[in-house]
Amino acid sequence: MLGLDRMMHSLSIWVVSLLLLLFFLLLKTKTHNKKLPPGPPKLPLLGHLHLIGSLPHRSLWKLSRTYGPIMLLKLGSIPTIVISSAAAAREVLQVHDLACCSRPRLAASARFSYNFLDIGLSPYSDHWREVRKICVLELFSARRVQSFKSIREEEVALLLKSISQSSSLEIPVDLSEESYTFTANITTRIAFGKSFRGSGLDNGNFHQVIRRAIAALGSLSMTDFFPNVGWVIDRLSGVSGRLEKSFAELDAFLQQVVDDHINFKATSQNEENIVDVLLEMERDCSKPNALQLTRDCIKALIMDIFIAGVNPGAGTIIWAMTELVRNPRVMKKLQDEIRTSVKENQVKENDLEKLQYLKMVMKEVLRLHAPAPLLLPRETLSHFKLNGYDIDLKAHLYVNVWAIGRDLDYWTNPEEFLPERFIGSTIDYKGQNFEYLPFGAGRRICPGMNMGIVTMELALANLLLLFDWKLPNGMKDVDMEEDAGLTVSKKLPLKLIPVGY
Ligand code: HEM
Repeated sequence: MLGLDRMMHSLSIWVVSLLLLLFFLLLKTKTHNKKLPPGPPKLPLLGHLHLIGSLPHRSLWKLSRTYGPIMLLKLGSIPTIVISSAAAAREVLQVHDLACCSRPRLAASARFSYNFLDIGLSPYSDHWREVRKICVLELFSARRVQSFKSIREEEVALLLKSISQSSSLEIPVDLSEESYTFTANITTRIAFGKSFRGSGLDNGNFHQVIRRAIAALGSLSMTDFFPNVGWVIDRLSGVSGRLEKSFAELDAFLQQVVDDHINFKATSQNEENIVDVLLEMERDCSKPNALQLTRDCIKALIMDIFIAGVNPGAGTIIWAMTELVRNPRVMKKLQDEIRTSVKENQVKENDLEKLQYLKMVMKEVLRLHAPAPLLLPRETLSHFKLNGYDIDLKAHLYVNVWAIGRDLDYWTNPEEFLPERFIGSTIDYKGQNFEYLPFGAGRRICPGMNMGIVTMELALANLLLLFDWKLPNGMKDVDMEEDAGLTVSKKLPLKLIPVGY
């Protein structure tokens, strides 16, 4: 009896071992049968990290010319897919939108989003869907964008006044600073009902706080590439320290904004604003089906509005003026359009519809200088097939819209600044033309697109209505160097002399 028991026992051990062996063999065959996208040879441990330069969109573009529009890199231990063609972008942003619409849990994103309570940096979740819905309704809807019209027009008047002073003295204007102040003013008035100019926030600090935050969010963190050990390197190299410092200063600023609203200090200008709306929702959270908004969530949402709202708009106005001053023919043609269509001394929002060449200029600027050249990083939510390649769950994904905007299959002489290429073209910003994606596409498309476009068009039209622009004495050209971060902007300030028209 004992002998039979022993025999049965060893038989079951054999059967289990055999099954386990079969399972592992099957798994191995499955992994082996995977067809992965091509990529360059990699180094042990580092993978392809050493191939990413200080301007990643440019390094990745160069690599894609050898390895193709769907490329697999290993950044440290993280499989990373890079998309560099319109056709492949359509696949990931439209056909497989749901599988590609999450964000990776990066170290800097976690900190600045108060542990993923915001819209832009948070992974796909019920919370993300809810807060995006609220912001679309309260801030980004066509009705809301229209309701902020008077704020934008008032800020344009202030911008023109400031430039007129330099114009009468014939001294250069720092257009980078002016554009930044202009978009920051509009954003702060919309977000918390208080102008940034003259509010005590404009002591040079606010600009720097946002700049440092963008740099911290865009910096390469080893924690993200080597999840188990990278944090040690980040501590030793000072990356963690800079991140913490930058977050602490932004947090102190946001806390001040919220406190002022609670104490009714910030409503003096009597403007409806998003902070009041969010605080009201926080108070109402006992109502059935109400979203539980915490104080951290409110700060995370305002942080998004600043980081996503101020920089891309200001950066695009600066690139637009840079391209125009380097292309006097386009500048003159645009000025002629504006000056013959607008008879007042300020372009109003209702005038913009008439300015068709302005719209082409704006599109061309965003084709060549998309503020987020790789969109925001994405992470896959499931395995899927892309042009026959296996794309794994939890791969990081970048869409190089900067490279796509230069694809010779779609764009003739892509490096040339030629707004006329949009004559008779139906290409627009809305994420349906995959050769042109400055605002992204799919579920994660930029919700601030309408607000961004009207703000930039209004600023540009007004800068060109009242002034001619020339380079400061002794300067022959404007430099085009880029500064990398979460968004890419012009590295050196743009200084031009306004000459009254
Ligand atoms: C020139 C102007 C702007 C450009 C070019 C731009 C571009 C972008 C891009 C490329 C993305 C990432 C899309 C993706 O991952 O597919 C994005 C996301 C976002 N943008 Fe904008 N943006 C602009 C202005 C604004 C403004 C004015 C606001 C708000 C005030 C804003 C708020 C956001 C938010 C909240 C997200 C995150 C969306 C999400 O992850 O669900 N943007 N933007």
